[in-house]
Parts: sequence; C-alpha cells; structure tokens
Amino acid sequence: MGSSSGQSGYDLSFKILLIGDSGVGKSSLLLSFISSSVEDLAPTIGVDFKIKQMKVRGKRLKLTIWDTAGQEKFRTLTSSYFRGSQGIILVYDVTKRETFLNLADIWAKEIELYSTNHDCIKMLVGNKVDRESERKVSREEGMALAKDLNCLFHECSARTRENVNGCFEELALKIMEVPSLLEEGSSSVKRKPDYRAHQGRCCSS
Ligand SMILES: Nc1nc2c(ncn2[C@@H]2O[C@H](COP(=O)(O)OP(=O)(O)OP(=O)(O)O)[C@@H](O)[C@H]2O)c(=O)[nH]1
Repeated sequence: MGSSSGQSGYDLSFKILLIGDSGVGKSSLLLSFISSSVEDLAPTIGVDFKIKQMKVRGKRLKLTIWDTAGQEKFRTLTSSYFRGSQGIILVYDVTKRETFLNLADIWAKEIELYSTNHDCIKMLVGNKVDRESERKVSREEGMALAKDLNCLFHECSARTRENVNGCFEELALKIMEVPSLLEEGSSSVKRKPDYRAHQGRCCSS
C-alpha cells in the first residue's frame, strides 16, 4: 500500500507487524501507543490489529499495526500476516533472557521464511524497562543483536509509556526513506503467477 488520494485522509499507508514470545508485551505496546492505556491484557488469540494515524515529516500516515499471538499454538496462523509488511517489530522482555534469545532462534527465522518485502524495516524492542532491578538483558546486548540482525533498536516500557511513541515514529520514518516500500501495492500479497503466459508456453502440443 503506497500513496493515497487526499480524500481518504492520509498520504501513505503502512502495514506493521509485532512479533515475539508470549508475554513480552506486544499487545500492551500497541494499546499504549494507540490509546495511552496501560491495563493488564489477556494473551492474544491468533491476531488482532489496530489503526493509528500520525503525521511524520509533514505526511499523514495510516499505520495498520498487526499484533500477533506469541504462543506457539498460533504460529501457523500468524505466519501469513508477515506478507507485505513494510515494518516488523521484534519484541523481547528485558527481564526474561529466553525471550531475547528466541528473537534470533525463532523470530528472525520466521521473518526470513514468511516476509515478502525484502526491504522491510526491522526493529528490535526491549520492553519492560520499568522493571530495571529485574533486568536480565543489558542494553548493550540488545544493541549488538540488533546490529547482527540488521535491525533498528529501542528499549521502552508499555507500562510507563516511556519511548513507546519513539519506537513507532522512528520505524515510520525509516519506512518513508525506502522508495520500494512506498510503491503502490508494496504491502499487498505477492502477485499470483500469470497462468495465461504459463499455458502459452506449455500447452502447444
Ligand atoms: N512491568 C511491565 N509489565 C508489562 C509491560 N508490558 C506488558 N506488561 C505485562 O506483561 C504481561 C503480558 O503482556 P501482553 O501485552 O499481553 O503480552 P503479549 O506479548 O501481547 O502476549 P501474547 O498475546 O500472548 O503474545 C501483561 O501482564 C502486561 O501487563 C511493561 O512495559 N512493564
């Protein structure tokens, strides 16, 4: 999805995906960004999405943010939502080391398997920094992994809302800087094969 006519109220439309282990705070981050609310949430079942409009560098953006379930039982369902995403946020919990290790072991691999926009912007986000005394992953480790995985990096707290807007704003800004991600149809499903051309080649006998 690229530019739109002014009539629909925005200039650019982006699809953004939140992934990461169950309980790292993906739904809380989204809620915190959308509505400033910080309530306790039940685990996501399958997928959910929310729309947020914002203005970045004079452009009106429509962000459709897909919140996937981290639980393994929903993995096959959520894989289809990678298609056409211009931005992917990989979330971990800074107080749970396993959720950080799983970004490289599981989630980065899921992106390689299912993402169709090879230029899509990825961001690592260490959430729950309000629980500093329980921290198990240092900021430096987060930055190093982000570099390895070719991702942007932020830490934040969905609970206090510290740096939540900053994550989404930087992601949107970086997407805007990649021309291929702004092209019409860049967030749509891969083109179907052209069956007519195929028939022309194979059915001549
Ligand atoms: N202290 C603290 N708790 C948080 C923060 N973000 C989320 N939580 C809590 O962590 C728990 C899990 O949050 P969710 O947002 O449901 O996590 P999720 O990643 O969406 O989980 P799934 O939907 O199962 O994939 C909830 O009890 C939240 O209140 C945070 O920044 N700080």
